Amino acid sequence: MVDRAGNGNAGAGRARLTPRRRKKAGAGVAATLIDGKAIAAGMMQAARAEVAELEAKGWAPRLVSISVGDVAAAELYVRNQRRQAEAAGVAFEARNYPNTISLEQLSGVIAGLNADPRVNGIIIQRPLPGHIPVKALQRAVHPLKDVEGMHPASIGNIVYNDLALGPCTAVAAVEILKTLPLNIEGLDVCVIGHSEIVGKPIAFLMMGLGATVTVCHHMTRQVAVHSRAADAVFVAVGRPGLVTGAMLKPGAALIDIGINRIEGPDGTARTVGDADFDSCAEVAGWITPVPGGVGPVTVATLLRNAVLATRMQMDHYSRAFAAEQ
Ligand SMILES: Nc1nc(=O)c2c([nH]1)NC[C@@H]1CN(c3ccc(C(=O)N[C@@H](CCC(=O)O)C(=O)O)cc3)C=[N+]21
Repeated sequence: MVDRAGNGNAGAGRARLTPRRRKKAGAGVAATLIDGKAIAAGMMQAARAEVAELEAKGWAPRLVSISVGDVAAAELYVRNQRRQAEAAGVAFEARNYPNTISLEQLSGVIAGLNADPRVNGIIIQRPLPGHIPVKALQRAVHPLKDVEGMHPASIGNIVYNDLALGPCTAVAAVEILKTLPLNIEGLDVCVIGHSEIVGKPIAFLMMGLGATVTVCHHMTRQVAVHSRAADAVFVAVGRPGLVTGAMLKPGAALIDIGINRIEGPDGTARTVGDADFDSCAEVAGWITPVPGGVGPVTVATLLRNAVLATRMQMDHYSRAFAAEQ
């Protein structure tokens, strides 16, 4: 891994393009495939050690996921969360409420989880039904249990460069870039997509590491003017094939955060990113595949947040308890 300034060595997870992968990625491939699964495995190994330490102190981490209605988009994520939680030794409970649940009822459920010292992390899966606006719930989860990093306090802490529980996908994307042999201080970075939970937090996180950041969005007139000037490009829009090789500086790093389900020519559904992989792999220096890139690191970051939240709660209670002695 690299130090805070982003100097230095290649971390785990930089898989050289094997001949098979090179063949799959197409002729003339220049890019090194970033192995999100290997990076996630390294993070999970550290998380497992921390869980054992916390359990020995009577603080076994417990994560509760809440979804409402029948949410295909979240199902895959919840399945991978459960798998990684079990691998890390984090207790995982997935609750699914019917679409008929009201905002008040759901807020009551979350208040109960906030108050329960056995629950250390709470995730509210997106999307939620129309009658439950996400904004209404952003403050519902206690900041000490906000493993998604959605609470305004968690988002605000990023501006202060005081990162405790950061938004998982944004933190995961930046963690991946930090494994590359790039000096992040002064690096020209282009973020395509300015969502509150991904694009904007990435921009602040990269500024905190000393990068020069440009953020492009649907009103940007010529995205390629900015993306071709960048040493590293993050894309999180939700549009398959949005970024092509012609939009990249040769040798740049491309971190593809898109998760799009599309139907292949033979009618089978598959997950692709926002990059046109083949044309980008011919120009980029490094590229994250979808699946196998940001996704697994997002889940590992969520579990790392669950362990960190448990430690923060343990410290909070012991400070409060010690104060009463
Ligand atoms: N509050 C909230 N936060 C989220 O971050 C959030 C959410 N709700 N709702 C659903 C979406 C989707 N999402 C994924 C993250 C990782 C994988 C993942 O693990 N993907 C693997 C497997 C993909 C596959 O098997 O097709 C990969 O990319 O390699 C998938 C989907 C997070 N989401």
